[in-house]
Amino acid sequence: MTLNIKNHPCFNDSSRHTFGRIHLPVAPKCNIQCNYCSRKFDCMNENRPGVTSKVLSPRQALYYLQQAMEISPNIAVVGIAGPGDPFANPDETMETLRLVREHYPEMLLCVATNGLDLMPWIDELAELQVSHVTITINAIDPEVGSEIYAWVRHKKKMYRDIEAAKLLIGNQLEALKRLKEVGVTAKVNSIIIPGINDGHVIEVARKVSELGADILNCLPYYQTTETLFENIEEPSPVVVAEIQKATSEFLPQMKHCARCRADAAGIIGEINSEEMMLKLAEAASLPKNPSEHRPYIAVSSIEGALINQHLGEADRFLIYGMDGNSGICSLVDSRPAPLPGGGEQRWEALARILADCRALLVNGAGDSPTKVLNKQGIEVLVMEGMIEDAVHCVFTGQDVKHLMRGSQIHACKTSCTGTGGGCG
Ligand SMILES: C[S@@+](CC[C@H](N)C(=O)[O-])C[C@H]1O[C@@H](n2cnc3c(N)ncnc32)[C@H](O)[C@@H]1O
Ligand code: SF4
Ligand code: SF4
Repeated sequence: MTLNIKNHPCFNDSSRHTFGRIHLPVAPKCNIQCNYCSRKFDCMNENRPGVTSKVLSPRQALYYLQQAMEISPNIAVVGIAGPGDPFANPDETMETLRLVREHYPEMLLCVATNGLDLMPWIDELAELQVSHVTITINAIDPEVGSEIYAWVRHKKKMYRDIEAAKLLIGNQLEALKRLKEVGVTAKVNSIIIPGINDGHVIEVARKVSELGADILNCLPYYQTTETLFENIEEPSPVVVAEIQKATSEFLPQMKHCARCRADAAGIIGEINSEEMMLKLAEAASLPKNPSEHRPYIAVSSIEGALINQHLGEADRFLIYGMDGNSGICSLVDSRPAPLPGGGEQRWEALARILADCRALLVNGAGDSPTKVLNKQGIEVLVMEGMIEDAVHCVFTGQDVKHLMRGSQIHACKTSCTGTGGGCG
């Protein structure tokens, strides 16, 4: 299959009014913290990178794409750009790319990453004919990088300061080189942050052009509240134009980037239509695999009002359903738990008992039952609070951060996605 890479609206100015793009928000966690980025969840009104109104599972994302293609048949590119980092969520990212490639052989595929954990996936990205990869490289000097990145988490270890920046920059440059060896179009995003790296972006351009980058996108930093850089003013258009002119000595420039949301859909620069946002919300409210019939949510509770019981202590589970018309959630059943003992078999038996449930809300759960239940398509969410609120939020695909147990609120400051998967 030959892909028509000229149809990519971000890479070809002449395509951007004709062809659309869609970002599938399947990657909530991040493996680094940039001092300018806030990944808020469920925010409909902000138009900036890192924001999404919902997070989808790969199969929900495919469902959403199918709906979106009916609304905007001109979508030529499927991208994954967060709200966190695609390769801090590699399973979700790769499964989504595989599903899209399988169902839409002619679709252009694109990912945007900080590059920290990109390298191990490059060969498979090339096999899947992912034609465009963007790496955000804001510095090539670790001194400058250490001003931009609060922390980097790699192979379960936390890094800070120069050490963190060194590791990140090293991985970014290696991955960029490899992308070019396997023939993937490589774009580099450099965020212009006044007083931090505005004098340094030219060095980034020089270095990445040596390594074969195809195009540079010098983006003005977007002033964002609740970030370390919230008091830094955005660069003026004159400064941005000067930097673009200077760096064009080394690389062609992308100048029309709209700093899109992680769930952007349609023509670049146009806000998402209400119809599209409704489809996104609908996809998020479906079971993780929308083709499965899972109309219920199970809850572990001592008295039936609060989520206050550990999974292993429950002798019965309360089963809730939602009325599709009124949106009212109610108790429909109570099912006995399998008897304690028996190791994994106990949890496999529970998965069979809850086979029509999309999620199980508990006050605590071990790794082993969580794994077994997840594998059988039942999401285990460790929460506290009123059952009715929680069940309604999960059924309607809303953010459940406020209900997650304290231990699950993340040091990385990411809004929890409700996947219960923990931080990158
Ligand atoms: C939200 S990120 C997701 C992809 C990936 N994590 C990354 O950083 O490349 C997409 C792009 O938005 C940029 N971005 C995030 N917050 C920004 C801000 N406040 N101003 C400008 N660009 C921002 C990132 O640097 C990145 O280039
Ligand atoms: S890597 Fe991307 S998602 Fe992660 S903090 Fe930086 S800009 Fe945000
Ligand atoms: S953020 Fe920039 S590169 Fe990404 S889809 Fe929007 S316009 Fe294209």
